[in-house]
Amino acid sequence: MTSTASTATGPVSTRSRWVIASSNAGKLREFRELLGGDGGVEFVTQGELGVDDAEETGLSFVENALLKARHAARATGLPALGDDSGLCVDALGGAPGLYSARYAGGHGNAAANIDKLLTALAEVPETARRAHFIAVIVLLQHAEDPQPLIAQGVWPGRILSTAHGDGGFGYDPVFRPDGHDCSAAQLDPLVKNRISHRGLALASLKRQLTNLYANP
Ligand SMILES: O=P(O)(O)OP(=O)(O)OP(=O)(O)OC[C@H]1O[C@@H](n2cnc3c(O)ncnc32)[C@H](O)[C@@H]1O
Ligand SMILES: [Mg+2]
Repeated sequence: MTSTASTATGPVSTRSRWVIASSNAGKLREFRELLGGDGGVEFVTQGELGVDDAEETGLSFVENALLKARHAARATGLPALGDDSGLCVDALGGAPGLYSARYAGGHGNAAANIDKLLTALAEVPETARRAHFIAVIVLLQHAEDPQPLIAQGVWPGRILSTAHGDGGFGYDPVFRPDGHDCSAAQLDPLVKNRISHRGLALASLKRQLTNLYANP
């Protein structure tokens, strides 16, 4: 992410500061780990710049990711990365989904959210506890950017019957990713970042940036 390219809205400089439009400490830690090696761009969080949270009024992950990024870009004048993500459980018709952060009422109370989820699934057998995490990450060069880069990642697995581990954040203690015999909260953070919805979405976003610069 160190060169320049042209878009319909003019030259895009990647030697700059970008704001990460999230207030979730767990997400921000993962963003920093995932973006750390990208020379030429300095990342700053919206909280560090005094930007409040956007209203998440969208009806889809992509709409909310755009709302977050646009809000931060408008408030700071910087390019902005927005992430909207969630846990979708098949047996619950996709809930908590878009409302994952506030499933138990308040915002971001992971223990209460997990309690509510385990209660909702109490009678559901192991074979029917399929779920996936989804993350949509968008990059806006500025608040009116008509060509956002949009990337999506999905991480399949199932919901455990009790919580395990203290790594990660959110629903990680009750999510067992396919191919692993432990919860997401028990994974090495490097492994989570390589295979998770957020890791996959950011990898896809980076590929889009690379292609943009290769084919201006
Ligand atoms: O809106 P921002 O400020 O980014 O922070 P948030 O926590 O409200 O973020 P979302 O609106 O995208 O809600 C996503 C919720 O989904 C859950 N979630 C998303 N990614 C997760 C992950 O990698 N591990 C565990 N839970 C995750 C977690 O409960 C998040 O609060
Ligand atoms: Mg949120």
